[in-house]
Amino acid sequence: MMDMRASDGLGFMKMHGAGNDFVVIDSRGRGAVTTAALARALGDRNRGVGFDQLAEIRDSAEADFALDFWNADGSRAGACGNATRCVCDHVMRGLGRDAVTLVTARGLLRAVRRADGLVSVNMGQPQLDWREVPLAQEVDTLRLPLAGEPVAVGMGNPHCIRFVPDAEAVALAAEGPGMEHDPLFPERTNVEFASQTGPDRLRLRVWERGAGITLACGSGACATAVAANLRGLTGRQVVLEMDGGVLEVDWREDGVWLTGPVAHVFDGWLSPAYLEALA
Ligand SMILES: N[C@H](CCC[C@H](N)C(=O)O)C(=O)O
Repeated sequence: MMDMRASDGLGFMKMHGAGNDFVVIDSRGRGAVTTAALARALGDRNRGVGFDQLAEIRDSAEADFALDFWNADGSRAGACGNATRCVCDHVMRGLGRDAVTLVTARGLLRAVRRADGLVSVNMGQPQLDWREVPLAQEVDTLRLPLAGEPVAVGMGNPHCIRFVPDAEAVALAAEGPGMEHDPLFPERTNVEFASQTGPDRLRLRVWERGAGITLACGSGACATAVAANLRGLTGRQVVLEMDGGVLEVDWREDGVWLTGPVAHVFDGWLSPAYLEALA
């Protein structure tokens, strides 16, 4: 860990967006501290804190802040829509503003607080070329040569979306791991099962790369809305009913906007003894 003495302990915030939960470490004003080993240790719901993703806030010269993401298994994620919305809410409160910019692996993103209190982030344009998802070989990303002919969409991270008659009936824990590790996805993939419940409404259940079953997934909601639109199932504004709440997606000219609730649950402090044992 850079620029940090374990003897000082380490503060963190616990947040969630529609039940997709996060540990957030604010490293503005000092060097980044997160390593794969720290993320894996803290991600353990019995021996650590527990989260779907860990997000670390850093200083940025180009935007209000920079944001990096780790999964509970210690792997990196290039995008995390719900953690982005939660952290933007926190930073907006600190700055006394209703809009912020941030830099992630995806580039420069913009977020706003809506009049109804929900937080929206522009997740950028979807990546529809097989090389960008990324896929291992040239195939039609709208009909992958896999069971159920799923759609592949990149949102700064890979997604594989399968439309099914009833997402409730899918055995996620049995189906998810095989798709996450399918050789068509050289960097593994997040897995979405979606079914239509209304004209622009989908029921969505998610198996996340590096985290397993989660109650919601923002980038997954974006990828699924894009896939549904491209398949002719919905318009460009879609409501997604996830296990932990409702997310809205609006695919506009300037990118895919994700909107939903945010919650800052508590602040905690990692003890020096815990950090020293990890070192
Ligand atoms: N929960 C996140 C997505 C995490 C994606 C991560 N599991 C990956 O490896 O790409 C979201 O709200 O977008």
